Amino acid sequence: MKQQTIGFIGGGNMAHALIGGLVADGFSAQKIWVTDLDQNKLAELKEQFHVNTSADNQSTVAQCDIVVLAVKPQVLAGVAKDIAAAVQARKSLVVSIAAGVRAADLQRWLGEETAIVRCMPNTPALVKTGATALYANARAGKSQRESAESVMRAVGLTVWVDDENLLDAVTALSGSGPAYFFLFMEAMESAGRELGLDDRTARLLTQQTALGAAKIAMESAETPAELRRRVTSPGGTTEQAIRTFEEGGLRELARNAMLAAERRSVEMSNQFGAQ
Ligand SMILES: NC(=O)C1=CN([C@@H]2O[C@H](COP(=O)(O)OP(=O)(O)OC[C@H]3O[C@@H](n4cnc5c(N)ncnc54)[C@H](O)[C@@H]3O)[C@@H](O)[C@H]2O)C=CC1
Ligand SMILES: O=C(O)[C@@H]1CCC=N1
Repeated sequence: MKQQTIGFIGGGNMAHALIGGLVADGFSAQKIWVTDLDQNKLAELKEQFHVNTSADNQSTVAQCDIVVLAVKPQVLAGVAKDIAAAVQARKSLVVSIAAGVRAADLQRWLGEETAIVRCMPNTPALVKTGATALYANARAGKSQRESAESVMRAVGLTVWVDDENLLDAVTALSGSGPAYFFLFMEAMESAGRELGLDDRTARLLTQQTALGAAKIAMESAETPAELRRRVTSPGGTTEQAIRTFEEGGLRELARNAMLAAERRSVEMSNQFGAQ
């Protein structure tokens, strides 16, 4: 990928994950700029990744080919309106990673001509195992789409969606998804401790089991249901655990959780887009 200059507006959790993944992939830290209101966050990013930092959003936009909007959806309208003139002058490609803020609203705040790629990444980008869905507005040309995709592909898997509404589903699945697995890991670790394992052992075995299950699921042609059956010996231990999960309504719970996340994404679009 030709290394363009990338400016992150907002240097929080997700920017940290993306920057870490880009740098680990060999992207030059010299070509990365980050702005934040919080000086401590900037100092951390500078120390860890040796990126350029600034407290000034407009001047960062002025020198970057790609501007990644990585602030919370609640403050995005204000941030976008503030950098609109700089984006128009630089003709920057704007990549928004904000959950639940539609491209049309961004376009209205930034200028109707703005090329926008809306993405939904996730935090495993930090370890180059991210999953990102992308959607481009009509103003984003082929090379701009490719630029946005290259950034995200440097930190993991990318998929395009033609229907922007599908980003709400993606947010509920892979955007928020790492937290679902972490919650499950927390619960497994805690039960392991209750069963007598020390903290370190419970954590290590949980982590390695999660990694192993994910790897085998990725590398095998079998469905998760088939892989699960291979662990479940008739009359054995797994059978008891799975029965307990099924009786407790785990599938319905997972479904309801994702529907709630998707609903919130739509609600956020209506709430934060109306500014
Ligand atoms: N955390 C995650 O797993 C994911 C987050 N996202 C999206 O990424 C965006 C950022 O989320 P997080 O990194 O988790 O939030 P965060 O709160 O960790 O980071 C946002 C950063 O923006 C800074 N900020 C606030 N106002 C600013 C301004 N006017 N100028 C410059 N910086 C400003 C804050 O100080 C903060 O450091 C959100 O829109 C979220 O929807 C998307 C996918 C996954
Ligand atoms: O919780 C959120 O709103 C963001 C979007 C996906 C992950 N974190």
